[in-house]
Amino acid sequence: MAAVRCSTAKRSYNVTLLPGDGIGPEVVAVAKDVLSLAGALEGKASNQSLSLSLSLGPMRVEFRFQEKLMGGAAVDAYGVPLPEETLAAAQASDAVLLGAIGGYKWDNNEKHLKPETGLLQIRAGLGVFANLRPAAVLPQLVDASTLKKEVAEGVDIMVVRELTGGIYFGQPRGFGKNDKGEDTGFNTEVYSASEVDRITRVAFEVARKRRGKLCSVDKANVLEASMLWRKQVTSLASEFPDIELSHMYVDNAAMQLIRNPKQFDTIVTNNIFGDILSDEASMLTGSIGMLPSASVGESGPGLFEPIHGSAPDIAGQDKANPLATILSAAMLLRYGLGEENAAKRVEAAVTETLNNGFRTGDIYSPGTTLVGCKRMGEEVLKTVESQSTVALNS
Ligand SMILES: NC(=O)c1ccc[n+]([C@@H]2O[C@H](COP(=O)([O-])OP(=O)(O)OC[C@H]3O[C@@H](n4cnc5c(N)ncnc54)[C@H](O)[C@@H]3O)[C@@H](O)[C@H]2O)c1
Ligand SMILES: CC(C)[C@H](C(=O)O)[C@@H](O)C(=O)O
Ligand SMILES: [Mg+2]
Repeated sequence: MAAVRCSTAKRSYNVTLLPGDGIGPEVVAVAKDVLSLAGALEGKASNQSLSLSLSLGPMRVEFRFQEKLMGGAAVDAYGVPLPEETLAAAQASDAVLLGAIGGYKWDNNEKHLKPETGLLQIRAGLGVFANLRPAAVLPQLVDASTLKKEVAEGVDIMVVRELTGGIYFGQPRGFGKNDKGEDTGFNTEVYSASEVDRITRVAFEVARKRRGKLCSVDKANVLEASMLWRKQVTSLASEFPDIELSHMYVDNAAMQLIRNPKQFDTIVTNNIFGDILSDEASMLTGSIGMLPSASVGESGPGLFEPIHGSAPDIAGQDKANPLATILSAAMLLRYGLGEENAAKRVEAAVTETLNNGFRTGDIYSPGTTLVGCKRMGEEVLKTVESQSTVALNS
């Protein structure tokens, strides 16, 4: 897959933290602590083998964190949603962990001063065209799903969303007047063949590591950009004969995700359909507060962020679910740094914390223990430590 690191020889990493706005700083603070502890415990585990330590150098995984402003916070401090300094720091780091951006305060800003514009700029600036959004229903959270147990149970979907093209970036766009002198607003959905090919290849490779099924979602019955999309995806299928490829129109896909989500394994789709379908898929899992994401490009650092937004309705109240950001940190370890063991440790700690019955409000069900963002973080930290014992003994 593009830009995914596999070596664990380098064990000291520069990670840029972009907390952003709203609940962003709350969830990033928690995920930072989890990353640090998981890294430190790697050192503990590997101290067991002196010869391995000598051959590979210090085994403790160390993070040098630098925090930068972006989004609304950067508009307020610097007058732009993505300061040059923030982009340069992100580009020079090994991986980037982002919280969320946006909020009521900046909703009526002009486009170039919107927090969301900063988000698009950093995705483009890092060239992270492939956005992986896994939506898996954990057994512990089946009851938190709004769907019937038999529909939600066992769902395990990976949405591969094209992230740096399509209608988000297409030209022309803007405001104008029509023949009647009325105000208009317009955007352009445009994809080149090579843009479709590179995201499709990533998706086929992802499907190959999963259950071997890829569904390409488009609107090829209406949109030219989707007609090209379907043609390119179809023509690449011969390179991946082991993968079962299907196509589905996006309106049907939105319906099928609720009707029978278990029919899906890997979904590949464009920027805007991926945005919408991944929020929809998140509700199968119980909450948008559970869904992490990894965005990677051909080279350079990856960008890791929960799929949710800045949740201004609960910001500053210690109510946010930090698990999506903690799981994004696990994806950072796996896809950004090649630190598979530490990634597994973090994921196992999240599962264990849920097994221990702790729930933030968005995933609460009777009989479980309601906690806030900070406490959930503390509980995950406790179980990260206990995972190290498992790792040492296994
Ligand atoms: N990647 C991003 O930074 C990102 C993503 C989506 C939206 N946004 C921005 O966020 C702002 C709010 O957008 P929105 O309200 O449409 O979407 P949102 O994802 O912020 O919130 C939608 C709903 O989900 C809840 N929610 C979201 N994350 C949660 C969490 N971790 N724990 C518990 N509940 C959670 C919120 O309280 C809210 O009720 C807007 O400015 C939007 O542009 C940013
Ligand atoms: C805030 C917005 C620009 C962003 C997107 O549309 O990509 C968000 O919804 C997301 O899913 O990350
Ligand atoms: Mg979205």
